[in-house]
Amino acid sequence: MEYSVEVQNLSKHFKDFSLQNVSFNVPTGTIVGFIGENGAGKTTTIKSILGLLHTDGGNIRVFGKDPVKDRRLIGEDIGIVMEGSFFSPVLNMREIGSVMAKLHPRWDAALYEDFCKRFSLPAQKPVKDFSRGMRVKAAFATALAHHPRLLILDEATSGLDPVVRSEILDLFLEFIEDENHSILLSSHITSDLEKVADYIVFIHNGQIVFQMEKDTLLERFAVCKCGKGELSRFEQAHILGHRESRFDLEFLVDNAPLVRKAYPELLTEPASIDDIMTFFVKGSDETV
Ligand SMILES: Nc1ncnc2c1ncn2[C@@H]1O[C@H](COP(=O)(O)OP(=O)(O)OP(=O)(O)O)[C@@H](O)[C@H]1O
Repeated sequence: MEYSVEVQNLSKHFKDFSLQNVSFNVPTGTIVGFIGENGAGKTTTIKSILGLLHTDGGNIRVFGKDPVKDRRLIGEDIGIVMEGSFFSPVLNMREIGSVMAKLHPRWDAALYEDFCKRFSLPAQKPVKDFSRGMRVKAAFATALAHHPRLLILDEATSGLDPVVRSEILDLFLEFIEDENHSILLSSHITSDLEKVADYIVFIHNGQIVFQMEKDTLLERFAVCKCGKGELSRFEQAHILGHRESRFDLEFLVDNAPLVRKAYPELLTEPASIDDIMTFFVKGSDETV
């Protein structure tokens, strides 16, 4: 398997936070969803991949190259959309196009214009007067018009209405039709990841919990329901967390097929990515 991004044992220490031995990869031709609670370390990891941070250990390769030493070269192959606009807000789309044409050797003015038309972005209005959705679309038009092979998106779709999000998700699926393309996408909107991601990487408190194919993840994890006080009846090895609801108790298991076989009477539901994150992050109720 080829990888667009390889992260091995990345560490980065801030005063109150550390990334510890973060390892995962982005297989070429896939969309990798990067999830984790606020402050888990997603942006720090992404900035390290982009060569924007000094790291304290580990090895990062983007298309086999070192993102610090080969930043310019790699930059030509990456389209980046981070939360918040990176444009000078006084510029309009036409002016941004002129600036980008000078910066990127592979800038495709016709493609840029196509995206501006497709997203109904006015050519002459300064970006500062765009709505949030228009700014995100402008960021995507700019990120895609130099023919990147890899998109790195940090919370790019947050704050967008479902209609605009759906347009952006369609754009991801179009982009990934080329098997040489890949996307690394951090998002709190896990329902979007359930729609488009091939793999999920889960970071919690600066450490990777897992990298797993999304379909495997949704098959393996399940939320089970039992009466209060009944939890001890079940094999504890696969229980990753529990919480009390109003009338019963819910617990997350990491081997749903085995649990269903062992306890056919047990009520189980497929776990969403949100369920998996919440149980991991919150752990278990102390009271049970
Ligand atoms: N330059 C910095 N100096 C000190 N601490 C920092 C710096 N940048 C990030 N941190 C800390 O690192 C931790 C991880 O931050 P990071 O932005 O990577 O999280 P995140 O997973 O992207 O969070 P969110 O989902 O809220 O965007 C936080 O505790 C943050 O305060």
